[in-house]
Amino acid sequence: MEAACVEDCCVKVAVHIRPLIGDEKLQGCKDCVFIVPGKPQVQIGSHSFTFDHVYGSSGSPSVTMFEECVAPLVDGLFQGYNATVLAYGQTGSGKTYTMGTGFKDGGQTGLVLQVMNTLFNKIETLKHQSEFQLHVSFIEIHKEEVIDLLDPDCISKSETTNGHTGKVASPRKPPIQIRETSNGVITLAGSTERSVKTLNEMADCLEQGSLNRATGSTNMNNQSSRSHAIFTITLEQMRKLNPTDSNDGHSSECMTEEYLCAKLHLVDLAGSERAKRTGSDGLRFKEGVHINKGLLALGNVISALGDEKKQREGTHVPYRDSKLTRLLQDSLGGNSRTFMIACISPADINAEETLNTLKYANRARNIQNKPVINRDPMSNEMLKMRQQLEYLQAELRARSGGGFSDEIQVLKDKIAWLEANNEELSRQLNEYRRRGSSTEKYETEVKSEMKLYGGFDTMALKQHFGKKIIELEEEKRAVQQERDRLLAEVENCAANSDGLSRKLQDMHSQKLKSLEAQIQDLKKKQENQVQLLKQKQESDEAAKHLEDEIQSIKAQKAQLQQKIKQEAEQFRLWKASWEKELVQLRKEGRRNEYERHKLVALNQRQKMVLQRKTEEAATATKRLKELLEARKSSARENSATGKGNGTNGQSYEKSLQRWLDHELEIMVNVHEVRHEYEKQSQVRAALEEELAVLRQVNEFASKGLISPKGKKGLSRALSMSPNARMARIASLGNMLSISSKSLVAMDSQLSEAEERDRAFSNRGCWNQLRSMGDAKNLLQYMFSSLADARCQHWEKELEIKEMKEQMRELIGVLRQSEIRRKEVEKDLKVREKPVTISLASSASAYPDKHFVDDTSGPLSPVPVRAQKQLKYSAGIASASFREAATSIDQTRKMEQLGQLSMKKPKAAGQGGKLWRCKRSHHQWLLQFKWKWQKPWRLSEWIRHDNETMMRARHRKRALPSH
Ligand SMILES: Nc1ncnc2c1ncn2[C@@H]1O[C@H](COP(=O)(O)OP(=O)(O)OP(=O)(O)O)[C@@H](O)[C@H]1O
Repeated sequence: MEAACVEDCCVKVAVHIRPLIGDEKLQGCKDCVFIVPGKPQVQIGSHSFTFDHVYGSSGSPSVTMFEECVAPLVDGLFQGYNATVLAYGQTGSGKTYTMGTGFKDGGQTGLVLQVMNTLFNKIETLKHQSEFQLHVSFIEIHKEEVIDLLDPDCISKSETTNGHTGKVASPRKPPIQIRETSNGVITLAGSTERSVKTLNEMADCLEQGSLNRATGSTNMNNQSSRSHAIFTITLEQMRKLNPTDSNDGHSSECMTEEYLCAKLHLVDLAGSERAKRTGSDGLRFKEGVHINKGLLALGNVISALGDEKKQREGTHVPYRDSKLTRLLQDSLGGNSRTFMIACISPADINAEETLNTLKYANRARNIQNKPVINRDPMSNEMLKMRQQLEYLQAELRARSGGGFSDEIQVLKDKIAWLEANNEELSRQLNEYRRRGSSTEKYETEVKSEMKLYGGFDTMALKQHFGKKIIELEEEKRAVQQERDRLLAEVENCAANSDGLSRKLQDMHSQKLKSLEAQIQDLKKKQENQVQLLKQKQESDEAAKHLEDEIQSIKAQKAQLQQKIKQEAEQFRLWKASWEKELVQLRKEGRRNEYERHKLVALNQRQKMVLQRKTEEAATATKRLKELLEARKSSARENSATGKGNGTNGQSYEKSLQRWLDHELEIMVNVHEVRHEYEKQSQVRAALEEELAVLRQVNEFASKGLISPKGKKGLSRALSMSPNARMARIASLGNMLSISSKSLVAMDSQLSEAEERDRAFSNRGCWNQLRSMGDAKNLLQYMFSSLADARCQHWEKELEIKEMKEQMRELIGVLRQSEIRRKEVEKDLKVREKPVTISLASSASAYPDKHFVDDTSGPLSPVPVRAQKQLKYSAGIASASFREAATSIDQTRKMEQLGQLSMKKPKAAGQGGKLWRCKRSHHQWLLQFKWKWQKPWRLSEWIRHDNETMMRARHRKRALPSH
């Protein structure tokens, strides 16, 4: 079979987004893939991709996928074009469902079954003008082995320890081999090719093969296909031609039949994900390696085929030895029309893999295929020869006005004789084909196949046929010689008659050529000018843009700081009032109310913390995006400065330094975003875990069952009322959605940064250094930057050391004050009665506002406590609230005692001790604050502490002296 007609076309890609499925819904996953309305465009995070079609979700309905993508390929089969439909995507993304190669849930609506229906309908309508023969093969590539799914002897299933269904090849049959024929066609030698006549027979083959496929379970799909499956339909047709009708519009007076053969490969690839995600065990890991090797190869094929330069250099075929690669390559970059269906899951937990799939799929669109019509080589050769002769005849007629009619007549006779001969040969060949087995389609294959399976009695036929081919070749050569002779005559004739005019023509064309060269030269110069102007304009714009961005970042920063302040204040006020209420409620013994409040408080607090964290992450992500954008424009600017002005060395040096600073900043920022990402992932995991427990408890409760013991957080969930549980579930759902959005945004930005980094290091990051001098200057700059950074680091370490020492001192003070406090408490107990009476009178005489001064300042236990609460921990409120409430009670008690000492020192009778108590309480607060505040705020509260001490001294002085 040979290429008779070639056309260029790219691999087409359709994205299929399946809906969220059971497990994903249970885990509270959210959609992270969005479709631009009315366009085949997909958005994920900050990335956006355009494909040929997008199905599912809010794209086109999946039912139209067959009509739009696959039906044209089936039509092409009848014209002799090979075709491939590939399903690509991570495990569980719906490849098997879409193709229908699993022949289970999606089997009835899968693409393969629709292909079969269309094929048989079309054959029915064309059977009066063509004879058809159909064959199918179904193979699986699993762990470096090609398995024939249609050979019942070949497959015997064995169950491995982890529930994986394995297979062993029968020892009776030689293994299937992927071979390349002399004309570069990849074939599968030894695979069963089953002849089918009806739709049911073909569907049986699909079902039998599907049942034999290897499946195993992964974290993401409990019936995961762990292999590549290729279902191939071969369509052979013997087309009856009308005398003037041929596929290419050329007359074919002598040929009455045309033989065409085309193949349709329907490929269900194994999951494209990294082994880590699938949670594969040892065996699965090996599988993963294999699958990933295949897909890596596929990825490389895609990327290399997309790279024009590599194509030109001829280095675009990686892993040359890999059979699998060759097979995939043949499907992807070969001579077939190819449609790739990239299956993706919309769930946010799969965002990373989905992004990878979309990137691959996007690159696949650059692959250029050259589909060919697969026509009988002899028909093809005849057609070519006829075309040449017709052309020559027309040429001769035009040049000589019919002067060579005798010779033409002779030639015509010869052609007629040749064609008659050819027709006879074609007839013999077709007869031979009809009689021969279906495995003898390609001559080259039949030679190799015969060796493999022993001699056939068709050898004699072959020899006879070979002889005929040689005869035909000789005839062909004779016709070619005739053609060359005619061409020479045509040229001779033209040279004699047009000698003079040819000379003039030559002169004219030479002049024209030189003028054209001048014009080209001028055009080039003009283009250079325009280019320079454009570069200048671009760098001006980039600088202005950067300036604007800096201003807007500054404004945003100020706004953010303001917002954080406001929120902290709101939170402080709310917490103070809430704790007051809480204490009240507890006193009244309203436990339920207390629990409810506790829960509401927990929800609100966690949400606030999450929002703040998300805002921080968003700011870091935004900054990273801006830096990456800025990198692009500064790279342009640098190259413009580097090329444009060789004398302005200083500005070039400055721009190199800016570039270095910028790169360092990007690195730090990427680190920050990655850190935020890790934190956010932990938060998300904790939320998911709690949500799952609450849901489980709810489910069991609704069925009146007792929840199984042993899960973390179960007892807390059980102690909650149904309403409280529902409220908590809703709140967790809300928080999960916030967390997901933030994760997707960060993920997308990080992947962008990694990609750019890769591209950047591939181009060679130091390429912009023009000379050794530049390099030395930049090294000098780096050295001084590093020295600065180290000095700062040393200073910071010193500061930390000092602070640690201060902290140790404070701890000592606290211990002493604790001892003193205990002493005072002992004393107080002894005098409890008179003190209580005095307290009552003191409280009525001096209402709350007197001690608000001391408790509402930054040293107050309320905001101090809040610092600890801000640290996120998923789960139902713990003892911290009780602790906080107790500490408030205790603090107030002490404050009141303090006031008592100030206002009624005599009544207490222990002025000195009470004052000490007040002071030790103050130190306790100090320690409390120290424990929960960030260490770098130490100086701030030491200052505050001094002010408080001053105020206290003031008060002390104001006290009446007794
Ligand atoms: N369009 C869809 N509508 C509803 N459910 C779907 C759809 N696509 C896939 N599913 C479901 O998703 C699950 C995974 O699908 P499938 O087995 O086809 O994935 P896969 O990509 O072939 O996975 P693997 O690579 O692991 O074999 C199945 O339970 C399937 O029923």
